[in-house]
Amino acid sequence: MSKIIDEILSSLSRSRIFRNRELLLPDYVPEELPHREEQIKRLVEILSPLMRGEKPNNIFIYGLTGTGKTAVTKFVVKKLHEKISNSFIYVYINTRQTDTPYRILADLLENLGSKVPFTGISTAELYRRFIKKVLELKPILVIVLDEIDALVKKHGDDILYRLTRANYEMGKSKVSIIGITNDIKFVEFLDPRVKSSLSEEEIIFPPYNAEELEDILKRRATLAFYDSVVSDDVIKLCAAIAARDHGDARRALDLLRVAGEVAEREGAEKLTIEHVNKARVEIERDRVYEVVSTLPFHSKLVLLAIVIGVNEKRRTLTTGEVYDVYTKLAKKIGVESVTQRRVSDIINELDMLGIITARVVNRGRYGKTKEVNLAVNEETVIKAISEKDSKIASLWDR
Ligand SMILES: Nc1ncnc2c1ncn2[C@@H]1O[C@H](COP(=O)(O)OP(=O)(O)OP(=O)(O)O)[C@@H](O)[C@H]1O
Repeated sequence: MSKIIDEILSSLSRSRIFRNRELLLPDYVPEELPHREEQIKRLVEILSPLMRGEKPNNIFIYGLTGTGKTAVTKFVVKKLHEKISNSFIYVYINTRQTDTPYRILADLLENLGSKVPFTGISTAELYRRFIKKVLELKPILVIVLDEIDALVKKHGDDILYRLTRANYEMGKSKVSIIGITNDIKFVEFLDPRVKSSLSEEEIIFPPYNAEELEDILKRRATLAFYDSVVSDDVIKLCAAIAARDHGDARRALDLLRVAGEVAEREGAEKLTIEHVNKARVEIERDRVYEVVSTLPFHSKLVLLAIVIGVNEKRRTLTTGEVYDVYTKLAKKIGVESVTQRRVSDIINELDMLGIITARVVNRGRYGKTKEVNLAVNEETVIKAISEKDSKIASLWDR
């Protein structure tokens, strides 16, 4: 009897949709990267001096989000290492996660086999140890610094300066750096010496178009889903949505994965267009929640003022009206308001995040103002604003 129960339970828990859902997760590096042949070729060519035990030029890789920069770099470096593991060591660091110069140097040292205490040593001392350790090494060290803009925005470019100078200090060419970013503007903030050193070689990753995304999705879907679960129409829709959203393969894969999850929850046997549309709403809701819940306190309060104001007046608000509601709310919970100028800046920031729309309108002799309105689902906003902050939550009594 218990065998029957086991069989029923196991058949219920077995997915009818996913053969292997993990293959659609963002961290998975696929064995095939269609439509990135040119970038793969360039990267291999630039890194080819490693075959002779020589240091390749530094490389700067940029392109919009989801264009395959990380996947291609990891893929190429790993494949080369499998072939010529004696001639180089590589360390991959995502500087959004490992986000201080101290942690980066500690990570490098640990990867080279040195133990580093969590604190207690100065960054300068760590750097000295790093140089010493690299000099002892036989092979070349290739350092991949992903999302390099995050580091520079937080801590400036001192650590990049040091790392790009390391070869001069050692009197030997032993360190190569591959920097990756999706923020082209950040390059302007780099010290010119760092910039020119880092971009000895540059590779640009263009966005994918809809057909390319379709191809990418098809190949990933064949591995991740059971046969005949995903139709061409579903793939086409996911690709078209992501292509409109600046050709982001991550977004396309997310849509397909979440659509699969929705289908599974509903007990369906196949993915439909409706599952994709539901996935889209779910992803957008999660994005809004994530963005709003991590806003600073006064930005949340301004956003709540917009929600309340629009609800009361049943129309868009001017910047002045937003400020009035905001100051009333601040007073109610006994916090000091920020200036009208700052509220104006916050309105612009919320607009850039896509949470509100703020359209400039000319009111003749009254000058210019903005028409402010909420651009996303109100319920999600309220939930995200109030869930972690009881002070703000008390202002929303419905
Ligand atoms: N040509 C491709 N074939 C298959 N999958 C791809 C391809 N390009 C990107 N992907 C997948 O899309 C997702 C995003 O790619 P990746 O992380 O490399 O983008 P990125 O350019 O580094 O983005 P970001 O700047 O946001 O870090 C990953 O899951 C990756 O495996």
